[in-house]
Amino acid sequence: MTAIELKDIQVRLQQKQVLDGIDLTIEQGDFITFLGPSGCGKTTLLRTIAGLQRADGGTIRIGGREVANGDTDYHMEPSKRGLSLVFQSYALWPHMTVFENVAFGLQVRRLAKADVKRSVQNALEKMRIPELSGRYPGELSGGQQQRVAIARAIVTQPDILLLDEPLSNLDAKLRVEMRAELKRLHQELNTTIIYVTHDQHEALSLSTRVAVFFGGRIVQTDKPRQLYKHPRTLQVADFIGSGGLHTNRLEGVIALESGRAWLKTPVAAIALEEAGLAALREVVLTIKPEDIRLYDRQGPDRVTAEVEAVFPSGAETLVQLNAGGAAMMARVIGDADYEPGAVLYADLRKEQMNFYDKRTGMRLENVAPIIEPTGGYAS
Ligand SMILES: Nc1ncnc2c1ncn2[C@@H]1O[C@H](COP(=O)(O)OP(=O)(O)OP(=O)(O)O)[C@@H](O)[C@H]1O
Repeated sequence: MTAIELKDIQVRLQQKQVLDGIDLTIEQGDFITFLGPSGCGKTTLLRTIAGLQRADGGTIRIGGREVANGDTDYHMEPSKRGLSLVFQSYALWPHMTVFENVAFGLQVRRLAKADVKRSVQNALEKMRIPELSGRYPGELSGGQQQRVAIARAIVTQPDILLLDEPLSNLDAKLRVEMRAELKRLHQELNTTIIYVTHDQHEALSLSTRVAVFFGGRIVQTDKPRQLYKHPRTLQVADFIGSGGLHTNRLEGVIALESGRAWLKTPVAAIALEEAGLAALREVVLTIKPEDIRLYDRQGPDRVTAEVEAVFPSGAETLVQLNAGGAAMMARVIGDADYEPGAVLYADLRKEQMNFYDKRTGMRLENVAPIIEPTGGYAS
């Protein structure tokens, strides 16, 4: 069932087009993340869905009901939309206890005292903080305050929970802990969650789907695995590849030889099977570090690479390589005690490669690369 439907959403703020034609369908029970660099419009879209920001164009439907129409200037007030919002700053009332803060969301409902108590208790238990009920926000850690803020949002049992960078004020350990809590909460409540972040790890590890934003538009909406493996544009590939998730990028030119289109990169020449490729000149190939296998011996489909540096990091080791003058990073599970200067043979898994038109940045579909060692591989 569809929870939220956005059609051609336009938002202008101080003459600046902040959202430009957002189309998105969110299914009931989805955990969808808005991911993108700072200033790309994620928070503005969240606020527009919540009703804190008016849309200048387009329509929003929640549970099939129209809640905003920028073309007719219809705007349902936030409290009637059936959703709860949690901000980056916890926005707790300092003079109220945890119990009172969480109960606050229920006040407009005029519930009996015993029902309020039961609901608050339930929300605190869901966030695993029933013992904090009588404390004031000033007596809590950042992580505990964020749990209270989320308890306050879920106490009304909203159909949709909106979370705007809820973990960004927490330290690294707490973030990982709260990530697990949010995942559990989503599974338990089966609520539709919209989550805003610029953290790739958070987006990939929490979401059922991720929408990637650039400059007020959504450029790709996909399951995390698909997004990670096959970014639609070079811009998305670069963004997903930053922040610790490295992507190797090799640039090459297309040459027609022996009746085939060859992509000539510093590392290798790769024959590409796709009609129309000959019309392209410059192509960018990307491959993830974990899709490069390292061997001590030469073999079919392997390129020669020299070890430049080795970065052990616990469960895995990153090996920086120089192959034909191009820098590449390979990820090895466990230890890899290579010495700088050692010569290795790298198997670049061709089925995991992505190819992009350098001019437009768009991914080339249905490319079937054929790696032929005689086709120009360094030896
Ligand atoms: N009230 C406002 N008036 C004018 N411009 C605004 C206003 N609020 C936001 N903007 C601009 O709109 C653009 C999108 O802002 P928004 O906060 O939605 O981005 P974001 O992707 O959530 O970024 P961040 O990750 O930094 O929060 C930015 O260029 C911002 O400067």
